[in-house]
Order: sequence, then C-alpha cells, then structure tokens
Amino acid sequence: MLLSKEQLEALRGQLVVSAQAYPGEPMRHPQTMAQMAASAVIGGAAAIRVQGLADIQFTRSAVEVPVIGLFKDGHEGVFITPTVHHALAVAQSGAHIVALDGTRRERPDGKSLAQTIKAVHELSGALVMADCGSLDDALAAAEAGADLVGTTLAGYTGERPKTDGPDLELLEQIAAAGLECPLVAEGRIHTPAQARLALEAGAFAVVVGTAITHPATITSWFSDALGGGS
Ligand SMILES: CC(=O)N[C@H](C=O)[C@@H](O)[C@H](O)[C@H](O)COP(=O)(O)O
Repeated sequence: MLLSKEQLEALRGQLVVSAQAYPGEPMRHPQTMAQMAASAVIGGAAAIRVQGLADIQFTRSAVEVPVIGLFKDGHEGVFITPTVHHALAVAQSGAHIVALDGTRRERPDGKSLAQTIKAVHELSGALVMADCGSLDDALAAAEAGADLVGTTLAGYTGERPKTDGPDLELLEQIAAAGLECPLVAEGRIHTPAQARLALEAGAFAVVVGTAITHPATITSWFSDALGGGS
C-alpha cells in the first residue's frame, strides 16, 4: 500500500493511536481492535498503529486513515517485526507503514536493518518506521533508510532508563540530531499533557497506545489509586 509524501506530511503534529491487545486478553480479536481503531479515529487519531496480520486487515477495512502495522513474534530481544519475512507479511496485509525493530541488535534472519528496509521498499512500496531504543539506534536507522524513526523501544533495550512517562530527553536528543526523516514519539505517553510535551520536545507525531486502548491497564491506574480494592 502506498502512502504519498503529502499523506505522510499530513501526520505532522498529529496523534496516532496504537490499538493492541496482548495474548490471552479478552479483547484480543481483530474485529475488536478494528472497532477500537475506528473509535480512535472519531476522536481525532490521524493514523492507527496495530499489531498482527488479521488486525491490520480488519483495521484497513474499518478506517480511512493510514495504518502502521507490526507483527510481534515473542516478547524478548528483537520481537517487533523481526525479519524480512515478517515485514513483507505486514505490508501484504495492507499496512501503509511497516513498523519494525530499528535497533542495532542482530536480527533473527541475519539481515541488516538496511537490507530489511530495502526489501520492504522494493518488494512492497510500503514505508518503514524504525522502532528505536536510543539516539544511536535512531541515527543508524535513519542512515539505513528508515522513513520514520520512533522512540518505541526506549526503556526496553537496556540503553535508556524506563522513564515513568515518555523519554523526553531522548526525543530532544534525536530532534537535535536533525535527521532527514520524521521523529515519532512513542512509549509511555499517558496523558494529553505528556503528548503535548513530546511534540514540544521535537516529535513530528505522537503515538499513544495503552492510555487510550488498553482498558485493563487504565482500570488498574484507577483501582490502584483507590488502594487496589484490597
Ligand atoms: C515496547 C513495545 O512492545 N511496544 C509496543 C509496540 O508496538 C506496544 O506494546 C506499545 O503499546 C506501543 O508502543 C505504544 O506504547 P504505549 O502503550 O506505552 O503508549
């Protein structure tokens, strides 16, 4: 699926909503995630990020906005769209943008990030969002040809502390590097004020997941505030 430069540019300053349910959870169903995505669009989401091939297909049918797709395989090491095979499957499922691990770690198929991005570009025409965990990741991913870099993995790879909210310091660092490609803030953005701060730190667009689309976690925030019900 092709996304024009104008369509990508239209995401500047906008909210992207990530709709994901995790293995074993009651809401883990492609139609449920597509309905969640459509609801987010009504609220102002300019794009949707969604996990899993069926979820990508259902979400494409449910919304008009660009879809960022990913394919999680496992939950340790390189697990976000880890190989060329996964990346092409995401593109074939209809994602306009393929989100994939954009770290400097070795990939399970032995391909470099640059080779992976090239394969997506040449074989599908989709754009690539590199999910990074540090400034060095972002610099390398931009060099490798990523169309967007995200801070998705900051706090999850050992290179950055897991901040309570968004890693604003990292956003500022990457923004100061003046990359050619857009910088997407993602990870632990839990309030509208934090989303605003992420933009002010230099993000091109802001992805919010849990705080909008994961009721179990949102409920626990309230429940914990009341003493956990115990
Ligand atoms: C680290 C990892 O696996 N992140 C995943 C990437 O797609 C999702 O589990 C997150 O929900 C997403 O990045 C949005 O972040 P948050 O839910 O914190 O707003």
